[in-house]
Amino acid sequence: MDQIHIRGGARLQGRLPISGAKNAALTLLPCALLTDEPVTLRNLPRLADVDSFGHLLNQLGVSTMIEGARPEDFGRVMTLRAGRVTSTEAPYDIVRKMRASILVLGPLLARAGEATVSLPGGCAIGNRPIDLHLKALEAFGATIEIAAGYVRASAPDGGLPGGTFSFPVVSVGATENALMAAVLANGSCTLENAAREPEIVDLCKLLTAMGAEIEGIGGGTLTVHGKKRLHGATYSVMPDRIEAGSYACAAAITGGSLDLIGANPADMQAILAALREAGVHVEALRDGIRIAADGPLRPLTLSTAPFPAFPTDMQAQFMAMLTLAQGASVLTETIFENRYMHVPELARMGADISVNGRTAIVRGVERLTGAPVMATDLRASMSLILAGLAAEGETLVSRVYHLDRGYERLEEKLSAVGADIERISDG
Ligand SMILES: CC(=O)N[C@H]1[C@@H](OP(=O)(O)OP(=O)(O)OC[C@H]2O[C@@H](n3ccc(=O)[nH]c3=O)[C@H](O)[C@@H]2O)O[C@H](CO)[C@@H](O)[C@@H]1O
Ligand SMILES: C=C(OP(=O)(O)O)C(=O)O
Repeated sequence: MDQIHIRGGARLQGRLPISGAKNAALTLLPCALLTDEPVTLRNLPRLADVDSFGHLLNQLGVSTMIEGARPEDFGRVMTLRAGRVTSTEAPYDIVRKMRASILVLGPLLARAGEATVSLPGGCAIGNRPIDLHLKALEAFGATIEIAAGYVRASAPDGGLPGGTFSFPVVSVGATENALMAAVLANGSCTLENAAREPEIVDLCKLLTAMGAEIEGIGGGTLTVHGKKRLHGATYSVMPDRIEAGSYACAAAITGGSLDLIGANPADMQAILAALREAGVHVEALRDGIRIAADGPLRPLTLSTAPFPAFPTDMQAQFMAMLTLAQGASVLTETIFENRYMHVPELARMGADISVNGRTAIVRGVERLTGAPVMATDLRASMSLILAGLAAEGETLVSRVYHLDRGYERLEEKLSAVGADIERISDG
């Protein structure tokens, strides 16, 4: 398995391109199932998860074609076409590797009238049930059965009648699945307390470009007036706000200055506010965001919550940054019960962190020291990369396949702005 080797201490400086958003890509790709016409996605990040999603769609009968991508370019253009859906089953082998596979449930149900998807089970960051996905689809008129580790959803002949569902807890994935099921319903579907993440807005924009009728985009109540059919569209994936936030932390923790090219400040207000509060200079540029740090970092009190609040997907990276702040920070994780797996690894690099339930106290230390470390999930891995960039000496991060799920050519982007970082491939 590949490893990443970092020699810490370099101040990062320069322009760093931000890729298309993983979490938007993973909900835009299954939209191809909703029409027999081609859907072209631009600015699609080159990530393991995007490749896996492409393979899953291929198994369902969707053709995928990648156009004119030069190896040196970030991002690519993919045209997907589901002339005919040839299978309605997402098997365990794929779903267990990539939880977002569950996002074929809504569009398969809408287009083919049925879907069978393996239950994803838990993962390193928590339990992650899918009960709300199923309840929302039931509220729109689907029948749900669970047997032998699979969920089978079916629609009455002629399609889903429609209905209203009010989420007791905000769920990004369940909002996405419900939206993709609703666009081909017979009647109208309303979602209350829907997720408002920018990736949901991106999904609504693609669906609208395909002919869907959605009211309330960007708000907590979404009403979809179902259409008989959708058509093809060409759409550009939004910039990755979590990748941009991660590199902002890289600038901050190394006392450097990075221009994050393509990042959209409007999607990142809670992240940027937290950086400013930590004493980091944040400036909107014509083509991105400048992040510059020259003084000491100030400690923060942060709590994760659904958008527009501070995202759980940035908690681990901020924690790494705050290990070097002047004072004690208090971080509270309210979304996933087990999202502190990076704490013991950061501690091995000299961080002073204590966790009590959902709250972590991070007492700033003078310095971190490099060490061999290993992570269990995507953002935890990034927190170790950040710590390694600032640490004295050498850090070796293993289980790089987690990073490859969500950071497009991380070592290339970081070495281009001055980091001493390389991937050690095992063949
Ligand atoms: C591919 C993708 O976009 N992943 C993101 C998505 O994950 P994902 O869509 O899985 O996360 P959710 O927003 O659904 O989860 C939020 C909370 O709701 C709970 N819940 C969710 C669904 C359900 O049926 N029942 C239930 O109880 C979850 O356990 C969690 O506590 O949003 C998360 C929260 O912003 C991010 O961390 C992930 O990066
Ligand atoms: C948790 C994440 O992704 P996923 O939902 O795909 O596991 C993430 O992007 O941080």
